[in-house]
Amino acid sequence: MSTTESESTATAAQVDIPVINVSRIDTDTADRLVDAAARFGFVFVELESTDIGYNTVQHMFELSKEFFTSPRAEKEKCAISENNKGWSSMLSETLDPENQTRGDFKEAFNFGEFKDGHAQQPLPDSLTNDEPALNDFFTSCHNLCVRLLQLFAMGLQIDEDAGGKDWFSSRHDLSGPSGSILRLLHYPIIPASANYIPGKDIRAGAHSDYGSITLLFQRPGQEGLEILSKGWQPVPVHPETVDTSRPPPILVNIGDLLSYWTGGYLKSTVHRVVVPPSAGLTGEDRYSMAFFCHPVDTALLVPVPSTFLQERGKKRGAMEAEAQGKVITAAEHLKGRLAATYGWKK
Ligand SMILES: O=C(O)CCC(=O)C(=O)O
Ligand SMILES: [Fe+2]
Repeated sequence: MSTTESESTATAAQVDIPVINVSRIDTDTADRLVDAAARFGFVFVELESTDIGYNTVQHMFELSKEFFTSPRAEKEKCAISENNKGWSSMLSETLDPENQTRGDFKEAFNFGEFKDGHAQQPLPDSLTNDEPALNDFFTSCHNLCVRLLQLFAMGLQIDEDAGGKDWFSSRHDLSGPSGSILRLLHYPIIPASANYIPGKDIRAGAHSDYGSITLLFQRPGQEGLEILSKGWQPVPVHPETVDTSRPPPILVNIGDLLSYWTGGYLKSTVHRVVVPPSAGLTGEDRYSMAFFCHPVDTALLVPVPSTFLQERGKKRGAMEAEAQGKVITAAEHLKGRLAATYGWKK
């Protein structure tokens, strides 16, 4: 993707991303989710309509802060490698290499799947005692994604004979390794010595996510996310219809893989994180958490068995690949995307 000069100024208007209660798995909820995903690629999900408690979210943000304030030498012991797990330092990741001269002004920590309650990667010293909480949160995020994938399958009217509402979720069943990642993110206040140039430097460069769906947890008062929808549009932490006395809803977005799978019908929308103009460079740090849900590595990205989609999706992505005899797996899809971001060999 590319970002032109004219796109770099956010307009005041905010996109009207719907806020959905997902406590019921029914066709009305499913249709509303699919409609939002096809129009914006983004949808808010009321936290109170999920099994994830606000106390749990708050606790996770506390753990995140503990990790990011720990000594650099401890973080370095868990530096990220080609398995996409561990700590990535300030400026080390460049999400929009065509348009950035410096890396993202953020640091992050990626957790891959847990097995029998245990991380399959070195945990930093600051978090070794918190393995059960991290494992529980990973599982809760995965379970919510399964619920959302069931709703998407219903809304796309996947053939009952082929698996109906379980067609996507059965391919995300944790039966084998997957690209799923829980990511803690920290965007510090930018010191004057960094010579940060707004419009040139950025907290997270323009990108789309790689997997099926992403859950994003944001903190009250820590804005900065923008989506590309007729220019850059700021996305609030609390949309207008959610009172600020309530927990921020979870922001859910479609990733490249699910967009590819649905022939582009569900949109993988480009987004980025800026220092919000209202905050100035001296504003608050931003903390966020993302759960990137992926199918199991071996899932074949064959066309989705849905007449609804065949009538609406474009003949590209999985549909085009099958016509050309080039069906790929979820792992192959992810490999190409990661190589581009980190400059790893393809
Ligand atoms: O921190 C955020 O709000 C967004 C992060 C993001 O888009 C990503 O890590 O893919
Ligand atoms: Fe993202």
